Amino acid sequence: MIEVKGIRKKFGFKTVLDEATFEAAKGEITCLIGINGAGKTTVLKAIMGLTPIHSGDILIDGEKLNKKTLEKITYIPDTPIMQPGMTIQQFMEFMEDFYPNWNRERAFELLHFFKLNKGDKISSLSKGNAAKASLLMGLSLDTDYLLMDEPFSGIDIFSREQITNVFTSHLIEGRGVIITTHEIQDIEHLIDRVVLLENGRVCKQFNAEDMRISEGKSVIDVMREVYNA
Ligand SMILES: Nc1ncnc2c1ncn2[C@@H]1O[C@H](COP(=O)(O)OP(=O)(O)OP(=O)(O)O)[C@@H](O)[C@H]1O
Repeated sequence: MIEVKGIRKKFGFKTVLDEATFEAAKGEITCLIGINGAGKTTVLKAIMGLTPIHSGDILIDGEKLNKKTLEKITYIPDTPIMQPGMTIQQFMEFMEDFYPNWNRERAFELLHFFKLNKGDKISSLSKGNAAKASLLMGLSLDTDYLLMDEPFSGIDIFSREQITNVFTSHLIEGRGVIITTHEIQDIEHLIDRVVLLENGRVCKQFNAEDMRISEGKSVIDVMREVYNA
């Protein structure tokens, strides 16, 4: 379980996270939603210890962030970070050398799943294929939790479908996923928990299935209510 407890974060005088509190369980997909600048990426970076928080706590399986807890999490940022001069295969080998928890079998499975060509240079990849390659690198690490920032950003509908299919496959099963996206319609049917952020505050959180059953509302219906859109 990832527990985010009342975290506050300021950049200069601007408060970007204001007592944000939510939990993301293992085996569930938790979707962080909010308009541009709501604080979604900052939350993910705070969970990874990449940006210091001013107060509050972040616990991973009950423990405060430390080297061991960070090894349980993979962060896939919205802009792929891969060596442009390398081919996909060379970068996979680099990952294997660098990370003891690299799962080579899963990496090759993902290569086929995404129909990527391992001889292609990273710099030559289209935006969609670069996003898939980045996902491949992240998903091939054996970790309990995955943080994915905007995996669908700027990607065509077919690639989005392919990426969505990963969520229903054994490649993610059992892990805890926190995803941020503006493309809710693509993954609405897959989401377990929804956390709505507004100006750095969690303004509503709910279980997507319970919401559908008890109030007959989709995630988009709730978003319309909350954001008055
Ligand atoms: N390094 C930084 N220095 C100053 N302000 C920052 C920095 N990083 C983020 N911010 C500000 O913090 C706020 C939250 O940014 P964040 O990137 O977390 O939002 P977001 O919800 O992920 O937005 P988007 O949907 O556009 O990706 C924004 O107002 C942003 O301008």
